[in-house]
Amino acid sequence: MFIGAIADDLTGATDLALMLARGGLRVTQLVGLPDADFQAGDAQAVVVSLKTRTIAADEAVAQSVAAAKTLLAQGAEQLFFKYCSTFDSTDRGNIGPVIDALMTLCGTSHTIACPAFPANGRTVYRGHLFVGDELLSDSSMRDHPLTPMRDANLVRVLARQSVTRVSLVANDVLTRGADALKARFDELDGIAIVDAITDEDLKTIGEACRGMKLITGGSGLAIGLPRNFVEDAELAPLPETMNAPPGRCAILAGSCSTMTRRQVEFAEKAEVPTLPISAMAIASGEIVPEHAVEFVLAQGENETPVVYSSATPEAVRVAQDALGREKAGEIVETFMAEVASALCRRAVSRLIVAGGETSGAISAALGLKALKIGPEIAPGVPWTLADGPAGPLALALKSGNFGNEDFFLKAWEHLQ
Ligand SMILES: Nc1ncnc2c1ncn2[C@@H]1O[C@H](COP(=O)(O)OP(=O)(O)OP(=O)(O)O)[C@@H](O)[C@H]1O
Ligand SMILES: O=C(O)[C@@H](O)C(=O)CO
Repeated sequence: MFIGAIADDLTGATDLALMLARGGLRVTQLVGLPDADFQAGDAQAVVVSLKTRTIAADEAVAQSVAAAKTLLAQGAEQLFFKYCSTFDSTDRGNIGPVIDALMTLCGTSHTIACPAFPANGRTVYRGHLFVGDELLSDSSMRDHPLTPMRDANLVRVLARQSVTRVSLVANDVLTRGADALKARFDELDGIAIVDAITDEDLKTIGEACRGMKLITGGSGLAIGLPRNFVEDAELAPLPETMNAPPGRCAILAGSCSTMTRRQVEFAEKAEVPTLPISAMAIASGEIVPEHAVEFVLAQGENETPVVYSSATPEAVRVAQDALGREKAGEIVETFMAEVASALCRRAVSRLIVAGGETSGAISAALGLKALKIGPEIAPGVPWTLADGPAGPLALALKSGNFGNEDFFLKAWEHLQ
């Protein structure tokens, strides 16, 4: 195994697995911690999908270290800790504490942190993270329900979470090429936030990471890695379509991110059947999972109904003020998980889920163990195949802000 990766959420793991597969590596994506008897077999990269982004830091550390130990025991040459391209975290973690612990595990004095993903508009310049044309702190991420990001200076953000020294390797070093960058990495002490604006930058960084035991970042960081292990590896287009199990389609959106909200609106305008739910309606018992299941199953067999809790920051705030931030998130996740579980045990075999936490809750309820990466629907979002509770399941796990407006309409075109 060349690369052993640990991702802090499921959509992020799928995003990384897609990038590594596009780079020509044989990738296995696991859901949850590997079983004790896990064997990597002929996989060149293994991505362990955890749900550790917003749990208590010590638990996130424990799970990440356990995953890392298994990956190292299976021969991983390089460890990759994958977090969100918008650096989703709080001052308590969990990016800093997990990096600290993985550095200790690897016995290394330095690593890098680079969330850049230019294809999705995430760039890092002078240590500041941009989302499109906006600083992270001016973007819609400032109102994320669980990890509001109000500081774009990643050196400052990570320094608040980590006990390790955090510094910056800025763009000017990058422009001197991979050898100069590698020389800088070799003399690093602690964690370096690394600037990256283009895919070319990420390729240079990837090359400079050759031999580094631990690297951390977004999926963009994987663009340049396969060539360190397989000389002629190139970004390769994946097959355009996938054979999917016959059955009904459904979309469950638990993301409140701007793009998911636009995708829901777009689907509504296109007269796709939609069912809005809210944390307050779930909490009061006004709506129960069976209502949503019945709604989906009552639609025509060729429909792609959407059940969504996606809501404006104001509506989310009302729910959080009434229920508490964690509780509000948890009851929506549990609701979506129960709906998915019932649907996949009945007629649904093609499912799109929007939101990483939501995807994590759903995959746990479905008892998924592994995902096979299929065609790319949008940057960072592939179709995948899984063994569902009632047979094979085609699953697209979409990060909240990924995909175009028409994602919920067009994604199906990749299935046969
Ligand atoms: N209407 C709502 N009110 C309060 N909380 C909600 C509501 N809808 C969803 N949530 C919660 O908000 C969180 C959204 O996180 P999730 O990771 O699923 O989406 P995301 O952050 O947009 O996606 P990603 O992490 O892939 O970018 C979940 O915990 C979800 O349960
Ligand atoms: O990096 C990203 O933006 C995504 O893969 C993700 O982690 C969203 O949860």
